Amino acid sequence: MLHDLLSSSLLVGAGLVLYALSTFLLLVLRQALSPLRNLRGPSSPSFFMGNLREMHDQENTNLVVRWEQQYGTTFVYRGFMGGARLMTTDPVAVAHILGRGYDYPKPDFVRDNLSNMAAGEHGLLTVEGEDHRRQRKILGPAFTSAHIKSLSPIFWNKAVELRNIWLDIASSSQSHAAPSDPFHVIQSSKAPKGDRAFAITTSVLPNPFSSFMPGKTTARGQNNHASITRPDSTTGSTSEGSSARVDVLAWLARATLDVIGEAGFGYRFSSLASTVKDDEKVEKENELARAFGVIFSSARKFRVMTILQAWFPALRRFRREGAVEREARETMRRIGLSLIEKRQAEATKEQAAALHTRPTPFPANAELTPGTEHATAGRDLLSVLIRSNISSVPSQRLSLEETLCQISTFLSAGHETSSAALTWTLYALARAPDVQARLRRELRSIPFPSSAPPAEAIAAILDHPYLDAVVRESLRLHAPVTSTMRVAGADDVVPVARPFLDRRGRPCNAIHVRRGDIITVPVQAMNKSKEVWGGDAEVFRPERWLVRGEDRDWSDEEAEERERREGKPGRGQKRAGAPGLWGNMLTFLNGNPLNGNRACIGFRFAINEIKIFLYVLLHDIEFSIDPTIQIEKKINVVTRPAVRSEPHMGNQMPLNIRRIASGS
Ligand code: HEM
Repeated sequence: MLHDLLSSSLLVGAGLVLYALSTFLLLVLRQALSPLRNLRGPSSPSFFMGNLREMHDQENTNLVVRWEQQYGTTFVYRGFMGGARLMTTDPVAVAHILGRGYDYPKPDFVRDNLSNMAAGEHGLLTVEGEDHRRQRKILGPAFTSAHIKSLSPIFWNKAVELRNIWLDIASSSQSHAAPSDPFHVIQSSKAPKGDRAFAITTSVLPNPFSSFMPGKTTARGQNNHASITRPDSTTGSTSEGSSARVDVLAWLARATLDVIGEAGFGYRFSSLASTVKDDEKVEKENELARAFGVIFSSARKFRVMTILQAWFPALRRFRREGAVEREARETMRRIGLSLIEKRQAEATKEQAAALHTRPTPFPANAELTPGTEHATAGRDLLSVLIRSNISSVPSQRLSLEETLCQISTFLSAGHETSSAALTWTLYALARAPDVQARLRRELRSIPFPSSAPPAEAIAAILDHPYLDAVVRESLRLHAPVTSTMRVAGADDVVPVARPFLDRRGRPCNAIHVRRGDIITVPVQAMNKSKEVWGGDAEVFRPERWLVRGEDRDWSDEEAEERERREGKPGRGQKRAGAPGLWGNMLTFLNGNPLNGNRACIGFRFAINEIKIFLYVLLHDIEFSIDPTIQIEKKINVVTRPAVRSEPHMGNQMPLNIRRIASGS
């Protein structure tokens, strides 16, 4: 008996060693055969981690620009176990790769990571090929320009709610004691003691007051004693001009979560409300936020096992899931299923009743009614996708699992990206007071509606040229997604605009890739390319977007040749770059409907949300930043801010807010 047990354990052990060895050898062999081995690139500081640690801090060290200066626009860096990964800032090469989305899918380990991070295996972010094409078609109607406009009341209401909280904080003489964090994980009886639950949730939805908790020290070494910092130490109850320091990232994380919950699938997280009131209903509704927080944050934790699982897919079967995570997944599934069920019933009833009862597109002269549900009821993305699914031919429909995954996909793709984008925009405006003043002045020419903004006001906000320029410039300089990865699905020859040198100094006019080669597209580095955007590419200058075709210092022949190869330079650009989905930049990526449109499907949602929030917040609030505070960018899927001198505080963006009079 013991003998049998020993021999079967030995057999399993030997099998595992064999599996690890063969996978490793195959990896080494594949890398030895890849044409990428011929390219130049930085040396690898670590066999196991390659250049990945430096990559993590690339936003603060200008790493890609430095590499580009040293090795040209096309080079390799090292990933796990020395694997050569292609990095190119060549616009033609990038357009080739992104324009062939199904030939260059996301690498398996990226999809695995995203699906673990709550997006699920069958969501739009993670599926490939025909499944992706089918899903994108069904989801299309939910993301049309007209439909996204019809969600404006949700953006408006949330922006006003946040503005009121901030005005209250700025003008109140009261100390703002830190409220209890509504996203703490309730220690379930099933959860093992010491489970990582607590650390988890605050990274997804930090307590907006956490920077000001007792005992925590600010950048200037003050202890805040559970009150917000008052840089000008003004007291006086509602006096205009008093100011306070708030962690705008934490607040915006709550506001954008509320937005995506309501606009995405008709779910009220009420995470902003929960900071000011503490009733049972709010607590109950935060159940989904907490569950999402658990899954999202635990997947983002850096663990050696996660790296091994990336390379040895068989190890993914041994993924350990604690009781808290299991419970969180069950909660997400239960709530998701009930949301779908409700919408399916509504859609079926609607269909049976009559076609004219369907929600119409955003009516041009409609009043947006804040505080009421019927302005947006039935318009959430999930409702529209369910209607679209029902009216599709059965073979093209999304399954229940696929529909369920879209809910978590909206959450993971649309929440932190938007809050980071808004945070970076307020930061950019705080650092550029002249731009902020001009924007406020111009926006104030659109009368601030006292209650429901009419459609004309929303249109005036969304079409405002200077607001548009500010949003474009902020999204160019502070792309919430710094880079993305692809894998060559087959051997290919990638054309380039600029020849580069290989390791032996020979000029190359194309990049040869082998099936399985990994490619990094450095979104942020390309958005800041001096060649494309001019010598001041690093400067926040919204005015560049107000000038069309800045292509001045090129000879006509040169400009023509460029245009032929790379396309026309767009608004704000000196030269043509890799054409992006929006604003000639790669912030929302790019795609080709014929061969994999992997560009951000939610870009209109994000842009409208950002513009409406900026209009509302800037109207009465002035944002500034203590000039001694140094903000760094930390990449963890989404690029978020941290204060250099306060690494222990995690992600935060401390800005000073001040009520500003109408005439100022
Ligand atoms: C400023 C905010 C946002 C930014 C910067 C952003 C950026 C991106 C980027 C770069 C991708 C491509 C990822 C890749 O393939 O590697 C993407 C995809 C996606 N985004 Fe966004 N996003 C934002 C907001 C949103 C919002 C609000 C939603 C949903 C409401 C959303 C939903 C999605 C989805 C579903 C995909 C997958 C598309 C596909 O593969 O077909 N995003 N986003």
